[in-house]
Amino acid sequence: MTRDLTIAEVRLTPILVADPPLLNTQGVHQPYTPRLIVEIVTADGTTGIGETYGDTKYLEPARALAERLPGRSVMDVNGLFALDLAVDESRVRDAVDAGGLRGVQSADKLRLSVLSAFEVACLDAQGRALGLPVHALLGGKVRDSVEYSAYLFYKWAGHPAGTAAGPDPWGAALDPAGIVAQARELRRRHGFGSFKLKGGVFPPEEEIAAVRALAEAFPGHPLRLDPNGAWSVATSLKVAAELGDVLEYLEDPTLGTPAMAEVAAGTDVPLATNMCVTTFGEIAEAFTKDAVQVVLSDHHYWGGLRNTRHLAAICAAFGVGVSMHSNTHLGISLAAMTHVASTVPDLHHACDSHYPWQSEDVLTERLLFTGGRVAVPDGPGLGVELDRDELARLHRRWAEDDGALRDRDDAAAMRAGEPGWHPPVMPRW
Ligand SMILES: O=C([O-])C(=O)C[C@H](O)[C@@H](O)C(=O)[O-]
Ligand SMILES: [Mg+2]
Repeated sequence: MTRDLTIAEVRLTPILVADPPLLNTQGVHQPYTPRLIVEIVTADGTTGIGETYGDTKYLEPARALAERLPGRSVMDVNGLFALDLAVDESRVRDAVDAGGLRGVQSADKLRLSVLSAFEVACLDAQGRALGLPVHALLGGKVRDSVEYSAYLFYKWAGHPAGTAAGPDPWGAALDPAGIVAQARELRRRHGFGSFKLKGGVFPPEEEIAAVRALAEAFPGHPLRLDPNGAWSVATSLKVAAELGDVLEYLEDPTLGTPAMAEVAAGTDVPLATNMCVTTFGEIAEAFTKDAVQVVLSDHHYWGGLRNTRHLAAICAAFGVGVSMHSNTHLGISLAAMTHVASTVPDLHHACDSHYPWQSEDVLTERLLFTGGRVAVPDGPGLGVELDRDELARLHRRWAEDDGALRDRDDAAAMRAGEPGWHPPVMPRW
């Protein structure tokens, strides 16, 4: 049977997803975070799905793009990226991203962050039409499961204003004992074997003590600390010296490639980043200065699964390692992350994922971590199914919001608990 893979319809559904009060150097996660679900439907009734950031600045270009797709082939992904997609430059000029933690803001990055969800939806639709998993469309998996690390956060017991669902079951984690207890619980539930602590929240001595406590509790397990650029070069070098014996890598200890290069020159601890190398244009300086030894890919802002593979190939050529960054995301993105990660030969670090923190999802069946790994789906497309009732429920929450939560703002969420809070001037310590 010849299939008609002409795009007939594109559906965009912004949603608000419950998020626990996880702390970072900019503030705290809002009770609900915006995501955008993209569905691309072909003339023969095949539907592909994708997911990206749902803040207003992404919704606007996503809507413009959606209008231009009917009549194009879902197979024409190169053509999708060649479309001249206008974005509102003022949305990114001098702006920090949601949470302030994903590096430079540019019109091109905004564009890629939108296109990525459409690319994933096209690949999902292609896979469904051809009866092939997405990893096969990317050249084939080189592993059957992908390892993820436990993403540890300092956190409050509940959101200051509470939520309809009440406090989450995780409780507070504000000191080394709380972080170790959280790590034990994540390991008990999901079997994670490596641990990343989101730092930059408390003075470095407290975070050093937390990592030391983790090293004692989980001897020999890979550990990472990520203060999102909150430290000076001197502080970064001090932390690296104190934790060098237990860290797999230190992630974005300080801001900017020149400062990262200074730190890298003064320590043997590998430096990882999802802040100073977040676009292809930033690679040359960082790699030639040997500023980073591991790049955290993220298909959302690098522009999709194929670009993630390009990034991995460049890293391999320069002998730079690859890991994977995550922001609050749902199962569609976890499936996409797992497919692409399964095809990257030189992936030697467990990937990050916020998924264990998400109690809600838009899939009919949640993806599972077993022994800290997600099995690579082998069904057609992404191998996951949309739960339309849940999608509608989370969309209703978005529609009923007065606008306060539609654009993620960790500093504003922090002010609910600490009035007068402003994102700190960097370096904070
Ligand atoms: O590795 C990272 O830098 C992140 O995951 C950034 C995120 O925004 C994280 O800090 C968060 O969710 O608060
Ligand atoms: Mg990071």
